[in-house]
Amino acid sequence: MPHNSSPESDTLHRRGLMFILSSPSGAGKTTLSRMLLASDEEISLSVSATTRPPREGEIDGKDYHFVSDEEFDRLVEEDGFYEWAHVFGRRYGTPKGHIREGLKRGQDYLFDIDWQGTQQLYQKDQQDTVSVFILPPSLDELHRRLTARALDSEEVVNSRMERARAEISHWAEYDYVVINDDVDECFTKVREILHAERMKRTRQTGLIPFVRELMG
Ligand SMILES: Nc1nc2c(ncn2[C@@H]2O[C@H](COP(=O)(O)OP(=O)(O)O)[C@@H](O)[C@H]2O)c(=O)[nH]1
Ligand SMILES: Nc1ncnc2c1ncn2[C@@H]1O[C@H](COP(=O)(O)OP(=O)(O)O)[C@@H](O)[C@H]1O
Repeated sequence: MPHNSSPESDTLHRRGLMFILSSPSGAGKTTLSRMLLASDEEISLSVSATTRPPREGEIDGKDYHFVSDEEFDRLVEEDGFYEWAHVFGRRYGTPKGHIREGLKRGQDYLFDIDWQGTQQLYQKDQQDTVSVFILPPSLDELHRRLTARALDSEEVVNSRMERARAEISHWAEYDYVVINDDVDECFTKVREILHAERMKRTRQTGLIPFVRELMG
């Protein structure tokens, strides 16, 4: 919800932020994203478009916009993406939508995107992005989780494990890194990062009139 801009209110107007969660497949991005979206009304999910087929339980328009290659090509040609990338042999992209207008209103957006998308968003809007990399406690645990999730074939699980090291190699490009061992502890840390970033002076645009009034 946009913030009340009156200085008397306890929530001054602020600029929204693009909160990015990346990790190797299986490390817990989706789980943490869902926990964040369920507990925080100021952030909404940036729903990506993808050419990969939906997994069991995934809802078109909620988890992803599941599109054909032709539709994805059209969006690229129309410059309809904020960013897009080839990931695991499929394509994924962030539709531009109304993100820029939302940021001005103080709306936060959650991005579950890979290192390629993160680089693109950072190059375009560095001041509005906050990036968090989630690491698994071990590769054995990562494999266990991918297998236990039981949403991908063994072939897909193996291909994602092969890519895990390549994904993890981008960890130092992120603002924050959190190891997802206990999911609740990890979630607490991710939420603390989000709360702190909301308090950054440069985002609290309502401070200027507030301090001016304070100073009299
Ligand atoms: N660049 C980019 N990557 C995305 C986007 N949406 C999802 N991804 C990434 O694509 C990869 C595969 O996502 P997915 O197929 O849902 O598998 P998961 O990682 O096991 O949840 C993950 O690294 C996601 O972060 C997007 O819009 N842009
Ligand atoms: N800290 C954790 N401990 C054990 N299992 C976890 C933890 N975090 C996530 N999981 C489980 O691991 C699997 C992969 O998590 P998911 O959120 O789908 O990962 P990603 O979106 O990064 O691919 C899911 O079955 C999820 O319930």
